[in-house]
Amino acid sequence: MSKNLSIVNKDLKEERDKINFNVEEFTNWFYGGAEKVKEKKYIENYFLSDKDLNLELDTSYLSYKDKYEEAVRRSIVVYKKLYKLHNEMGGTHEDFVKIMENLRFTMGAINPEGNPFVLHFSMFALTIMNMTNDEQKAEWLPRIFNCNILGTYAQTELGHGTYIQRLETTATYDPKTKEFTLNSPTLTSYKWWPGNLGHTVDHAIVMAQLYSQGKCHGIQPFIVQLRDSETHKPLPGIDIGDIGNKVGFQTVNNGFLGFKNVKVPYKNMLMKNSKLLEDGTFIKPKNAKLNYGTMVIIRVHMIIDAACRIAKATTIALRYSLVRRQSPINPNEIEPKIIEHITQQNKIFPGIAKAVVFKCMADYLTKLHLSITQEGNTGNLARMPELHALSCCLKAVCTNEDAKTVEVCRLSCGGHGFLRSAGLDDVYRNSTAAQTYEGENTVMLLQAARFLIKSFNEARNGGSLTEGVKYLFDFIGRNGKREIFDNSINGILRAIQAAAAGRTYIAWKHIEDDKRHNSIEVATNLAGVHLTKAAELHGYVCLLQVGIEEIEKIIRNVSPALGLVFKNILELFAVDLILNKIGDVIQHVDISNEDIEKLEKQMETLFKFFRTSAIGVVDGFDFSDPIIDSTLGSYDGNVYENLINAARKSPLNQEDVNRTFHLYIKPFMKSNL
Ligand SMILES: CCCCC/C=C\C/C=C\C/C=C\C=C\C(=O)SCCNC(=O)CCNC(=O)[C@H](O)C(C)(C)COP(=O)(O)OP(=O)(O)OC[C@H]1O[C@@H](n2cnc3c(N)ncnc32)[C@H](O)[C@@H]1OP(=O)(O)O
Ligand SMILES: Cc1cc2nc3c(=O)[nH]c(=O)nc-3n(C[C@H](O)[C@H](O)[C@H](O)COP(=O)(O)OP(=O)(O)OC[C@H]3O[C@@H](n4cnc5c(N)ncnc54)[C@H](O)[C@@H]3O)c2cc1C
Repeated sequence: MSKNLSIVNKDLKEERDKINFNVEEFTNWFYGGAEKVKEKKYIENYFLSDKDLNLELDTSYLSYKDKYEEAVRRSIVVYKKLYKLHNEMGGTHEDFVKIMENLRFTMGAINPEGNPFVLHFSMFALTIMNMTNDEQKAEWLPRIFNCNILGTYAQTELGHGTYIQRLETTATYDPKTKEFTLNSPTLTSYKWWPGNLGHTVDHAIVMAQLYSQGKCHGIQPFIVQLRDSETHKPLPGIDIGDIGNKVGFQTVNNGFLGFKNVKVPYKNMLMKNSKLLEDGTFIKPKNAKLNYGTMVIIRVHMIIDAACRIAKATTIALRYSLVRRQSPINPNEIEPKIIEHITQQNKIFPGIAKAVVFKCMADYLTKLHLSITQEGNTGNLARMPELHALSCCLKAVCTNEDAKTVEVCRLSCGGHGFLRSAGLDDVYRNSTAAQTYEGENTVMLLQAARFLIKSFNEARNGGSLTEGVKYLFDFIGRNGKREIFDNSINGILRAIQAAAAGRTYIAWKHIEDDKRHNSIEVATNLAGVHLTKAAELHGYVCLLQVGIEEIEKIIRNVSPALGLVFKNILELFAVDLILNKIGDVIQHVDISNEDIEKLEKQMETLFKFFRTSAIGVVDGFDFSDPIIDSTLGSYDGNVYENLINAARKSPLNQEDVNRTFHLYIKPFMKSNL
């Protein structure tokens, strides 16, 4: 994808002239190699250059219904091309994955308020791939990948989203007819929220309580046809629709769904994990939580999504800050680029560092997920709880940071950041949605804390711990003494580990004390605030630890100039982290006021060094102009021209006088009240 061909703003050009490392080398790292960057650019260009998409149309001005219809139309243009490209590339599964990975960015530019088909290729397809037996795969996968059927993942209900054990939808098996009957016995049992459900898809994975031989066997996944394949009319007994306007995701078509005696054939219960014999005998899976597998995969994917949203927001904020001039620092000088105000650097630079460290974490977690899944396929499920805890913890910490950072980027653009054309509102809406979907973040932190408390008990009893929580041994070994602070990267890591372990201890002690008067469950609830804080700190420990390990490897493999930039980024991440968590650190680490002042000074030094590299790093994220879609963040930095051009496109500016003048304003003005 070519950069914007207009003349680059001179302030921005001056910045780029000072970059002292190879930006392309950084881009190659971010996308996993030069070949991948080439593919990404090719795929972006292949889709975005298609005139049929009509990307000139600013869909933000359309009505709710028109937005949805345009999003469906555009998506179909893309999916038709996807299949054409897939065939041209050779038609393998790997080719499909390559295209889909790159569509992550492209789809955001095509449908900024969400993709009405996103669940089909993600949660629907993944569930069928991972939770079916061989016959079911043979039956459903070709139809899914040919898009002969379109599906979603329908789990959440009006009454229950978090506590899925209490979902109310029932699937009652009758061995005589070899059918399940699906029912929504109450209003609260209506499915509510599933993406693409309202009017787009005709099938869904439905999570329902299985009843057989008079007993409930817990929630199980069923594949259910919802709409007629010719007319798209809801099938008998299906009550379905769109849930209405939301904070964002306007074109995702989140829906509701109720069942009244809907018949589903025996073969439609997904049977890789739990099994139901034809006579109705239920066979338990090795671990009941295997049915939660799709959520785990998506939580892992969400780390890279968070990294990319931060990368996009910081690109916009930084480019704008390098061309916007405001408020002289010395009264008699010209107004500086706003980036010269150190508070502006403090708003943007740590965000850029987070995007890089989150990307390291996403790579690490993806590999871990693969290896634990492979173990699972051989029947070894021992590491499932560890993966569950880690994915919950990082999903929460990274999406919380993501939403915070994107909002800070918007604020860093002053008033113009509040314009839709600045491009930050959809990023923010997507970030904040991610704090809730795939598990509300407090609940995710509490799941991670459960693992921490178990590990803490294990450590106290001299048991063994998984690698990521071994720092709990150090805390116990110190026997109440505080960790002594030293101002190195590893010293900062040890300080955050001490804070996380200390907070885990406080939560553990809280539970132990309360257990004397309460049940363990009540005691755990009363310790909830400490537990979430412990889990959050644990998430930062993981990020810093993985950041250190991965960046050390990167530095060994890149040019010295880029190596220095990575070193700077890692230090920025670490120092920003410890300063933000200083309250927790002071509680558990022997750190003096002088140490803290030194850290604050170190931050200023890091900013000074990063000042010249920052533009190279955000350019290296390589968001082309159609993808960044921002008046403030375009490559050329011509923000004022972009702003006025965007304003002129407002529907209100297509005529000199709006009809409300003659209809209401003029009569009102003439009425003398
Ligand atoms: C391919 C790319 C795709 C990218 C997609 C991009 C964009 C997406 C766009 C739009 C959004 C789209 C979709 C959104 C979809 C959804 O939101 S789907 C609905 C998601 N819902 C949730 O996440 C619900 C959250 N709740 C839960 O997950 C569970 O209820 C919870 C884990 C909180 C508790 O489960 P429960 O059965 O009640 O367990 P207990 O509390 O009794 O016990 C906890 C023990 O269970 C272990 N455990 C739990 N889960 C797992 C697991 N997955 N694996 C392994 N183990 C698990 C846990 O460790 C505890 O063990 P101990 O008892 O401590 O030993
Ligand atoms: C944009 C978006 C897309 C979605 N897409 C889908 C989809 O495709 N398919 C699907 O099935 N679902 C989907 N969902 C639903 C989503 O997964 C749930 O909303 C989410 O899991 C939270 O559940 P809830 O709404 O029941 O929240 P609740 O659980 O009711 O949470 C409300 C409050 O209660 C607190 N709370 C709840 N339980 C506990 C606890 N144990 N301890 C402490 N505090 C607690 C929470 O922290 C929160 O503050 C989507 C949601 C959104 C917003």
